[in-house]
Amino acid sequence: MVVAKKYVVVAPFVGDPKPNNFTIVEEELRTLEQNEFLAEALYISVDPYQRIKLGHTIPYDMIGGQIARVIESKNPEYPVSALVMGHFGWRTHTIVHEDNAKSCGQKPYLYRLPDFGDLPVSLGLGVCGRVGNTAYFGLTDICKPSPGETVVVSGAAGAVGSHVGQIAKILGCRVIGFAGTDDKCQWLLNEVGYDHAANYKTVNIAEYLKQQAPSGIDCYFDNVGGELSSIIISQMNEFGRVAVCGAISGYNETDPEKRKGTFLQPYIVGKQLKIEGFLVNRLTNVRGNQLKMSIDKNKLSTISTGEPTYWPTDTKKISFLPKV
Ligand SMILES: NC(=O)C1=CN([C@@H]2O[C@H](COP(=O)(O)OP(=O)(O)OC[C@H]3O[C@@H](n4cnc5c(N)ncnc54)[C@H](OP(=O)(O)O)[C@@H]3O)[C@@H](O)[C@H]2O)C=CC1
Ligand SMILES: CCCCCC(=O)/C=C/[C@H]1[C@H](O)CC(=O)[C@@H]1CCCCCCC(=O)O
Repeated sequence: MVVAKKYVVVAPFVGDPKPNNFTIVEEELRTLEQNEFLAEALYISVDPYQRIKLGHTIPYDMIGGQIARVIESKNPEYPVSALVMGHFGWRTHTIVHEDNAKSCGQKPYLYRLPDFGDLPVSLGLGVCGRVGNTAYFGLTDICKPSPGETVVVSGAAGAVGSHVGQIAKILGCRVIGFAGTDDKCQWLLNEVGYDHAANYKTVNIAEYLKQQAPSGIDCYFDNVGGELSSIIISQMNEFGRVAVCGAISGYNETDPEKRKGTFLQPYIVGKQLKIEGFLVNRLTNVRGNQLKMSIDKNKLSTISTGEPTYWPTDTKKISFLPKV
């Protein structure tokens, strides 16, 4: 009999998530029924949305995507040793039935990974998974940047932002990123390929943008929201485009006063800006063929020729997850 270990959320999050929000529980798994398979986690994704999507009554099983290997199967579509991406949560072993997998409420619920060749399968959670698709579809479908335009990215050194910057450079744009430490900014400049990068905690953001984007900003990929975004949006060019991807500056904020923002409508109207929020699943659903291509061919072939680059984080042990 297989005993799974899983994370259960046992205390509500206040501010940053902490190890004592979780406990690890062992669960004895039953035998497989027809059309089921048993998946063993190889990589588990730790993402900002997991913090805000959790509206359940405590205790509940922690949510999240994972790359897993099929270790036992009664479903010919998922034979032993197949690799899958599934939203099974933070747990080591999962009995999966295609229909039950949908109850996680997150799309795509479950799919088999293509052959990644020599590349690490963890990329199925990164550049060849939701992270890469969020960056790619958010930038190209909503910002629609043209060569020579100036693109600003907040949360630039994060998983999504570091890919947005690379894709914008591939598209011929000038790219400016904001990150929260000087080291991250150096990394953006020296390794990721950003043209300019600044520490939003120490720089005068408005002045910095006037210097580095003297002709104004055409596109803004917004990962963070809040005051940083308001300053960036107030310096956009006529017909500028903003892809609102996330609002991480507010996810851990419990004081509603601190979530109040600048009055931006005059800039939006005067400059005739387009500001559009998106969830990656909508864009990948609309462009389903491209999603498949990006997993099967485009992203992988692009990576194997050297760009975009990826920086996988492998924490090895499930006990590290809350610290990530
Ligand atoms: N719309 C969609 O479908 C999707 C949206 N997202 C969103 O994309 C965003 C980035 O996700 P992802 O790259 O995976 O996250 P990561 O965890 O990789 O990076 C997040 C970074 O955000 C920065 N950050 C945290 N707090 C603040 C703050 N107060 N102000 C400015 N920056 C802050 C931190 O970097 P630093 O040290 O630089 O501050 C942090 O490292 C999130 O908002 C997420 O919710 C992600 C996937 C899908
Ligand atoms: C302000 C919310 C921004 C959420 C951005 C984000 O990280 C989205 C992530 C999606 C991920 O691709 C798969 C999902 O299921 C996530 C959607 C989460 C939606 C949270 C909605 C919160 C709510 O119900 O209020």
